[in-house]
Amino acid sequence: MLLIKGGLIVTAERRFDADILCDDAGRIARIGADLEAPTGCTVIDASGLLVMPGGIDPHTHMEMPFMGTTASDDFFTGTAAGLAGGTTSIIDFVIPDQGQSLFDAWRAWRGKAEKAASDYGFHVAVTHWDEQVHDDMGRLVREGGVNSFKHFMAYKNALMIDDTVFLRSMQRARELGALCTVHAENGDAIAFLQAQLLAKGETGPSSHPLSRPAAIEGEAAQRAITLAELDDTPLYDDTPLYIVHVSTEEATQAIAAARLKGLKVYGEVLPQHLVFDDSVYHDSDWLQAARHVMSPPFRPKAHQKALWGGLISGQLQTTATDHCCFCQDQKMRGRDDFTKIPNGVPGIEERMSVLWHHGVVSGRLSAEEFVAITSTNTARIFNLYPRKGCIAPGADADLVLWDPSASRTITAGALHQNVDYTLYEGMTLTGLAVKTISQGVVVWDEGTLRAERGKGRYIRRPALGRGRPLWQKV
Ligand SMILES: NC(=O)NCCC(=O)O
Ligand SMILES: [Zn+2]
Ligand SMILES: [Zn+2]
Repeated sequence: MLLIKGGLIVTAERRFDADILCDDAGRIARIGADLEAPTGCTVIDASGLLVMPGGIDPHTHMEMPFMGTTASDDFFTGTAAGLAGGTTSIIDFVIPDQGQSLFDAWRAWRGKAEKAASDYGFHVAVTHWDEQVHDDMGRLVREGGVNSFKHFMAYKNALMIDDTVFLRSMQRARELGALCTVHAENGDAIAFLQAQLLAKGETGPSSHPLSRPAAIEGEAAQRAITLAELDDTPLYDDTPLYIVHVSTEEATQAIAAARLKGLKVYGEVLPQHLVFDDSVYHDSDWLQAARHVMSPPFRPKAHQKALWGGLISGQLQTTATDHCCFCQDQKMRGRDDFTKIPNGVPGIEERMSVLWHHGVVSGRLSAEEFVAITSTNTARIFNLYPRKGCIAPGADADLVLWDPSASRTITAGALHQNVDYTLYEGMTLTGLAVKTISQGVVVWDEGTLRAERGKGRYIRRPALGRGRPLWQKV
């Protein structure tokens, strides 16, 4: 048992002084003033600290095979790094091989993730359409604890689907009470622009953002919303669409406009898009520029204002990292052709601090809003709440003890991610995880990581209740 005494509890709704008793099953047993420590119970003094729900990162790619290589953080190293940064759960992506059944791919990913140190779940990507996909989606929802499917409108000749496949998948997902998530960029337009840039000899990383302009994301986000709207009956429809890694003003506005019409469209923001702009691609050091190659790319600064506005207003609800690590030798695969630089950047360990510093310390967000966008909103959207994202008796004892005013300067050597750089090198951030508690156990303790291989559990996420009026939902 674990008793956390004297902290200030912060949830998405309120803050209050209370102690928290965690039981041996890894759940919160009691919350109250001056709780007595049962015999044999470990007591933690949290005075001066905030006690918040552990972060949930709904967008990671651990050991993902991609662009001819495999992301360098595996399910153990990546989730352990997350714990060091205050993140206690992830939702990763199952990406089936060409022609592979979704259910077989999910089983294979379950195997890879057995080494995870923190709890995890899966979105499953739909990358083609046939009867087997239709049936597997049903099986995954009914038997597999999957309630979200991923769609790529980009990565032509690899993961990209056309609108017909997207519509079929949306229709099926709605029958099943599952949520459609989407990477919204126009893959045809990107392939066209990439070919033109290469033909002109523009082979360096600075061509990456030129091949993926903001309008291409805006168009795809609006198209995804339009497709979702074709079959929309808002009263009965829990969750039509979740747009991952929104990086532009155009996509933010499309989401806000859809929400004003009553559509349940959600948007996710990555901290790196809030902090860095497209000047990163003009670094005279090729590797430094290549390290920032991810999709969607970093944008001209003006877009950051729109993303912050989206989070502040609630039009964008969640933050994730899209944690997808590639080391120097992997990035070098694109030395002579920017389209071959593996797309992806690290960030699971830094996310909470970056958002506290740039969101809360800067005065943009309250501590409660921080909890909402790092944990609670994700738990609600993906049907993990109130097990996760919540501080209440019965909830999982996944907590972070947060020092709101401690500062440190980020450097890759001090982080735990299995990658040779951090985007935030040299950035001084205020706000850090002093202790992280996962399943009622202290796994990150003032600089000491006690992550345990295989301790993470697969978290089943029930269907979202499509077909029942909202007021009948339990
Ligand atoms: N984001 C990125 O560049 N790599 C991971 C795959 C994806 O999410 O698009
Ligand atoms: Zn993506
Ligand atoms: Zn991703």
